[in-house]
Amino acid sequence: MVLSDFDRTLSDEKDNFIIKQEVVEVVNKFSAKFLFFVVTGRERKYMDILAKGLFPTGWIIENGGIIILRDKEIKLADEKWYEIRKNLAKILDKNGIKYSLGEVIIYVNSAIDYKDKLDKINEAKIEWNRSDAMIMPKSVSKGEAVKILKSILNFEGVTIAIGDSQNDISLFSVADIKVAVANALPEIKAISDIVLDKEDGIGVMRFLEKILNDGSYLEKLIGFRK
Ligand SMILES: O=C(O)COP(=O)(O)O
Ligand SMILES: [Mg+2]
Repeated sequence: MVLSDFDRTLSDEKDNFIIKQEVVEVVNKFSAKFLFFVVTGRERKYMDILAKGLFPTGWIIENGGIIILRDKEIKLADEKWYEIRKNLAKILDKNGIKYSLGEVIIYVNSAIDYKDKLDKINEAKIEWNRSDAMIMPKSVSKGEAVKILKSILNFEGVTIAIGDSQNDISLFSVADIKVAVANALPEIKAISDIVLDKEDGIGVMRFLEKILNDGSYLEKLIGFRK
């Protein structure tokens, strides 16, 4: 099973995060043979714009808030969370902090400017993605959603995670093989088993092609499992 982040992993900031068609083709080809999940902080509405034509096995969006499979969707938030979220939104308003509400989580772009205020929030978890932040239920993360996904699928095979930033650390924590794209943050490269030599989607595309075309490479990867 491959679990891949989206922004700055499958998609390139220089392309305004719209995934390259050549990357779409390889991911779709890979997904026809192996389990491939996109695991992103993004909301659903962005995926329709940024990932046109991409058909992975499934999605984990809103940083682990929602799991989307062909035959079911799971939202990992309860009424208590939405109460908390309402109060948090009032605090953000009072502090003049701009945010947007997802279906589960709160997004704060350029959150780094308000770090001191956000750090005071203790009814929720603040997950950073470079200078942006996501305010989420404490029990929600990319890694937690993957654990639920694996139990739904009864999956016990090798898990490969590919990412670039802080909000991928929990994803890496549930993977056997941790892969950083060439443009990943240094702290992500430092906890990776493999650092790709190409950036963003091209890096992931080459890695997936290697698995598809070279059985011995796949054997070597499977041997990676602790
Ligand atoms: O921060 C976001 O909204 C998207 O980020 P990700 O795909 O890198 O998780
Ligand atoms: Mg990313």
